[in-house]
Amino acid sequence: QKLTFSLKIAISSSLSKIHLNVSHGRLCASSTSFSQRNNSSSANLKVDHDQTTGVAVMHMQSPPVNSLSLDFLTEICITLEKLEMDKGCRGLIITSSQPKVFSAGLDILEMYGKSPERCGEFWKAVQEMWLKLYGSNMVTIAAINGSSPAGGCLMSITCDYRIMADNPRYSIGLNETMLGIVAPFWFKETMVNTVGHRNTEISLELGLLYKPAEALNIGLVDQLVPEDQVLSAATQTMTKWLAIPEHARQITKSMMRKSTIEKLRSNREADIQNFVNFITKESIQKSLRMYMEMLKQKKA
Ligand SMILES: CC/C=C\C/C=C\C/C=C\CCC/C=C/C(=O)SCCNC(=O)CCNC(=O)[C@H](O)C(C)(C)COP(=O)(O)OP(=O)(O)OC[C@H]1O[C@@H](n2cnc3c(N)ncnc32)[C@H](O)[C@@H]1OP(=O)(O)O
Repeated sequence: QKLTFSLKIAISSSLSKIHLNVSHGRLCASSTSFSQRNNSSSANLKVDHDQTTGVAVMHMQSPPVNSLSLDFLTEICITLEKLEMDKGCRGLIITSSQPKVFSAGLDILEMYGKSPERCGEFWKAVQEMWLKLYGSNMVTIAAINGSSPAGGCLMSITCDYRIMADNPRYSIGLNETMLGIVAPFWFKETMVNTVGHRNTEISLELGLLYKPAEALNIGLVDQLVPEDQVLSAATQTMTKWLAIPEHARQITKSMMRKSTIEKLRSNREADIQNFVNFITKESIQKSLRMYMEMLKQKKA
């Protein structure tokens, strides 16, 4: 049965004991237990939930590069909602199972050659993921074990803390302008809230991707560790954060992020319309096509 994205999200709250599998815009449910086991997986996500520590690790495993398609975003949103509602889950670590890449950002193919309706549905899912992560009551840590451009960087900076693999082959940043597109205001504000106004201005105008040491230098990531220690460092940091009185931490987080969240929440439809009008322009479609060709050439 085909379900719209918003309906999927609306019903997800009542699916806490249902195994979810989202494929090509379809939500399939089978009655295996989610909450009784420590581990769960859907098509492109594996969640290890340690009930004793209250920490879940969400492994993104959407080949080849964890690009955020509508289906993948929907899976992420449903998982986030389930974890958020689970009182036994107080902390979330997000990491990648794909080699060399945390996430390649939004799936460019979702923005190229698609109908305005489909683009709108896609953008609503991007908004939903950001709202869920940026507004989460859980402690959220990005364990960045590979490159993390654009939407991958956005995902990282919505978390409370970022630990990146100290590997100069990896990079992170909001490089949208390099694709001929523009980071919307809530991407920009999340970045300002992380690295300040001046760093954001330079970073966004030039579409910069930072090597780990540079990212640490401007505060885009909080810690660098050897590649094989990213997850263990995230787990150690999580222990420290979870020792803080929870209510006080949550209220403080909400106070810091509220105005940015409210700005999007109260303007969602206009923001979707803005995206659709922008992305479907012929000139923007041409830029995306050229960027995709450049990616292919780089490979050849
Ligand atoms: C007035 C206007 C005001 C406001 C604006 C209004 C609205 C806003 C409008 C738009 C906002 C849009 C915001 C967009 C955000 C984004 O996230 S866009 C995506 C940006 N991502 C990138 O630039 C990353 C591109 N990818 C890479 O750099 C590399 O792939 C990698 C470093 C991630 C990994 O490198 P490798 O390991 O070497 O892998 P390959 O490059 O060989 O890639 C493998 C395979 O995957 C395909 N691919 C890579 N990235 C993407 C992607 N993001 N989407 C879809 N597909 C991707 C790549 O082409 C390869 O495909 P094949 O060749 O194997 O078919």
